[in-house]
Amino acid sequence: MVVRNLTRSFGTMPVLRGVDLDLPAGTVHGIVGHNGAGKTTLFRCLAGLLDCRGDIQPRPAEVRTRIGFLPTDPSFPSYVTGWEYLKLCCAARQLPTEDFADQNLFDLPLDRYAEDYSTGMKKKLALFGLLVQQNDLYLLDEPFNGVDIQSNLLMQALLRRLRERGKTVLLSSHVFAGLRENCDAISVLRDGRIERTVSPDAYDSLEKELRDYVVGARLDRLRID
Ligand SMILES: Nc1ncnc2c1ncn2[C@@H]1O[C@H](COP(=O)(O)OP(=O)(O)OP(=O)(O)O)[C@@H](O)[C@H]1O
Repeated sequence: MVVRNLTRSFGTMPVLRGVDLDLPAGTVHGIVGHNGAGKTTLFRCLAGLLDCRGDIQPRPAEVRTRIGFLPTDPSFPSYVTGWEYLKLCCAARQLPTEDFADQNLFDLPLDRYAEDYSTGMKKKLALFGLLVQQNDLYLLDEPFNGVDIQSNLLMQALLRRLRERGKTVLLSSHVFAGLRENCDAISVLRDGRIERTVSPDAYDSLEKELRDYVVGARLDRLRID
């Protein structure tokens, strides 16, 4: 996917002011930015869930059935079990329902209502739903957040598998380690634009810069007696 000059405002507040991004097939691309920088807004625009200006190729409306968006905080309809949710995901794409027990890589209790799952279980079920749909582009908004250590490791292996299969992945995280382990490139979203995109050889300096920003004089503003 190639994104050029993407803009989006809420009311009079511009959030995305001209985002340019190249997301080649077979790559995992990370995005960092402070709370409120516009990461979720960007994901929703790329998924075709939010109107925006600019150029996205291919256009989300045309490849909607190949895009999977994992929200930060997935929610599910009432009285729908994990099994039923996965069947719904397949039905939405006119795909045959398979035996998900064989593919239940996160060992989810699929016979229970998804609404009653824990935070991490909900995230894993939502991701599972995207995977059974055989999407080409995965937009993962904070996929590691709230997920246990074993599942995090499994997700990392999964990202590698998706890359090998030629899929495109864009993921956000507030934990730098999760990005540096998995990403072919990391972009910094700041002031509504991609300020820069760095390759793995520059991850150390990017991490240091982000750490310096947080740990510097900022902490001294707070008085703890
Ligand atoms: N539906 C909406 N209506 C009005 N403002 C919105 C809406 N959605 C997002 N915003 C605003 O847009 C800005 C960007 O929000 P967004 O959720 O995209 O940030 P983010 O980078 O994902 O943040 P976080 O790291 O906290 O998840 C924020 O100022 C937010 O309040």
